[in-house]
Amino acid sequence: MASAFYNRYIPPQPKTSDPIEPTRPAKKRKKSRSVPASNSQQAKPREEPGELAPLNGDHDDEETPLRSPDSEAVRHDFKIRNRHKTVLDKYGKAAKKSAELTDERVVVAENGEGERQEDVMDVKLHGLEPLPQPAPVIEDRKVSAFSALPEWLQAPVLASSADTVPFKDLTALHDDIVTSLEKRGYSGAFAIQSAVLPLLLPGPKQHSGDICISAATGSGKTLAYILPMVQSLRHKPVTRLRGLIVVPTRELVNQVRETLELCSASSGLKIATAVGSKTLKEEQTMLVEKGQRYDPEAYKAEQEKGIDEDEELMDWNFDEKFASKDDFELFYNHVIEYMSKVDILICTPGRLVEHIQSTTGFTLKHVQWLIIDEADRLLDESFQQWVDVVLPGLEYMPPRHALHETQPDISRSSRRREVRKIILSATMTRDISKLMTLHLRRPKLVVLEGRNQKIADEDSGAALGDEAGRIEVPATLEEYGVPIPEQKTQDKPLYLVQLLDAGSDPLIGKKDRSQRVPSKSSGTTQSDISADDEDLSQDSGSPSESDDLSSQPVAGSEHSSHGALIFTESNEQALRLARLLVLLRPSWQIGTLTKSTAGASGRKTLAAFRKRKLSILIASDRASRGLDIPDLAHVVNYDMPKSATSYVHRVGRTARAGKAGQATTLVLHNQGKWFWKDKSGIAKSEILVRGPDKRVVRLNLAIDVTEEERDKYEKALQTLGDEAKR
Ligand SMILES: Nc1ncnc2c1ncn2[C@@H]1O[C@H](COP(=O)(O)OP(=O)(O)OP(=O)(O)O)[C@@H](O)[C@H]1O
Repeated sequence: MASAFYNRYIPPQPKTSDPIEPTRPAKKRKKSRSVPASNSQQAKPREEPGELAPLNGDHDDEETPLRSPDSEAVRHDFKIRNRHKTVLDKYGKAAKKSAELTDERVVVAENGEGERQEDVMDVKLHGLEPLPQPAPVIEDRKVSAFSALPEWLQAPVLASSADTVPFKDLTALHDDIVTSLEKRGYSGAFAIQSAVLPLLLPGPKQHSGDICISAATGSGKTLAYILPMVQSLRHKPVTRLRGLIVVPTRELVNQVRETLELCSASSGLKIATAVGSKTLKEEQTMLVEKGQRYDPEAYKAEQEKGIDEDEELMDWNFDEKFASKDDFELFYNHVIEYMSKVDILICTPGRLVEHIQSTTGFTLKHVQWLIIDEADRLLDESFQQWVDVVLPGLEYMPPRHALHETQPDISRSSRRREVRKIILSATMTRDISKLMTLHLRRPKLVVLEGRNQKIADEDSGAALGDEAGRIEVPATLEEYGVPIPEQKTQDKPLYLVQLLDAGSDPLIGKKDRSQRVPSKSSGTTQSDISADDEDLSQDSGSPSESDDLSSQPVAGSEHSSHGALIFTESNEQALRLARLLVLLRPSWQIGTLTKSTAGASGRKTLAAFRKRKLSILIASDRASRGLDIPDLAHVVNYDMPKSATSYVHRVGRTARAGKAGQATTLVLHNQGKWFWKDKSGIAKSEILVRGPDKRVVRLNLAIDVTEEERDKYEKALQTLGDEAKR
């Protein structure tokens, strides 16, 4: 296409003084060659290739006068020039006609109809009219990075952090639900709940499409979907799988179940979980039961069909089919019918796929609510395939009703199934290609405009909707970074021990420091240098100000908050660190939460930590999303999180629901630049939004261990090494 376009002859563009004037030839053609209007076409001599053009040349190129053809060379030269001239003449005429047609009305007014006719007849275009040109590209137009997004993502519904509604004012919520919430001490809906509930509950503001929710960690997203789902599914006469909640980890499945049970008391709803902690068979019997239905027609059809041997051999559930025939007596004129034993299933995506593929009778065809929590994680490339298995199950169409049979003009869309999808995360993806995989229907995005967000936007003058893609750090969170000098890298565990030895005190923050009692043992200081003033070459830990600590333990502090959740980069690292801490501080109550402890023991560990029987929980990133540990005092990033997003999820385990919390990150020398300075890092992040009075505070720890301590440390490392070899 392009080469064809460029191979065409593009006539030279005559200059015009005014750029908005239509193109005109440089000079007007002489009238000497004018012929009567009636026969102008015939009178004009035809020019064939190679034919000599007339020599009386009425050319208008005055700068190149023509010579008479007195020699062969001159004749040839003349011929060539003359041919060019003819072409140019034609172009001139075409351009003139173009100009005159544009000014047609003016010409008519000035010269009368006759003259206009003559000019029109005289002009033969020969395809030399100016080619259409592409529209000029306007450069330097500032386009918002989000302008390529669909309208619903560009202009989200903003939930203001100040707007909260008492639950009892949400009249669409059943009294039983409100009572359960009040018993739990929840009187008013949080901001995100106040914004989302009217969109999902019956009422004038109800939105008849899908909802994506982006709100900070600990802002109460769970109730925002559980309450409307329970309200809509309560007291259904027949049990069917109508609600499906998908979350990334087992721990989250159990946590969501607890909240769901709280809200569904006396609703008659049956709730189940599928996470792989039980065998598939156990879960299958828990989810589906086999029954029979009186259906003579279907029975007859079954009998006529008989058993297709090939089909049976190809059937994955071959054994089960035969087994079921053995222990199940089917009555005459009855057919087998599988029935769901649960109304709402909470599951991980992997286990859900297993049930779809191998549990006879497990079906999604009655599902009305699909919840995807931690959606950005679940739509990750590594996780995503489950969507391709689940969505087709949701697109099942109910069989045509008799009405449709008799009135075939009732369209397919009028009986379309409406599954409401709710997609949530504290770090919601704006990746439209990922969201598209969910086949969202009339989606709306609700964004919690946090306290930090509002202030940041006012400062920067950001346009509405530009906040999309930025992530709010909880407003009540205090953040710290502890630099570890290069020569002290080996002592990283000792930094952690020192932090924990000091209890919650060093992490409390400036306002409480004045109240602390000086103690001789501590070498902890909190630098007053903000991240902005940071000099990275000086992370040697020399204290700028001496500040002592009381030596209260992490657990059982005078504050209502409790415990430290420590994140490592891997399961192995978590287990090793836990072992090392036990060797160094045998009296500490330490638990681990990793992939290998994800089952019943993980559940017990988490429960013990919540009940304050453990003061330290060491975990891999599997604990970073969604886990709600009420009143958790500290999060410690022993190993650096991989991204700002991962940081937000980890530190978001504390400072939840408007409560105070602290997060401390150990920063190795080679991580300092990213952590303190990089725009994709933490302290100076362009993505993370903090209030104006908030910054990551540099906390210098001077590791000053006695000979005895050092010895103990070396021995503990040795033991760890020996144990690893076994
Ligand atoms: N209306 C409310 N009143 C009082 N407490 C509430 C209310 N709603 C939620 N909470 C409490 O707030 C805490 C955080 O709620 P939730 O776990 O739903 O947060 P989240 O937004 O899902 O966080 P994350 O993004 O980390 O998963 C929980 O302890 C929950 O019990």
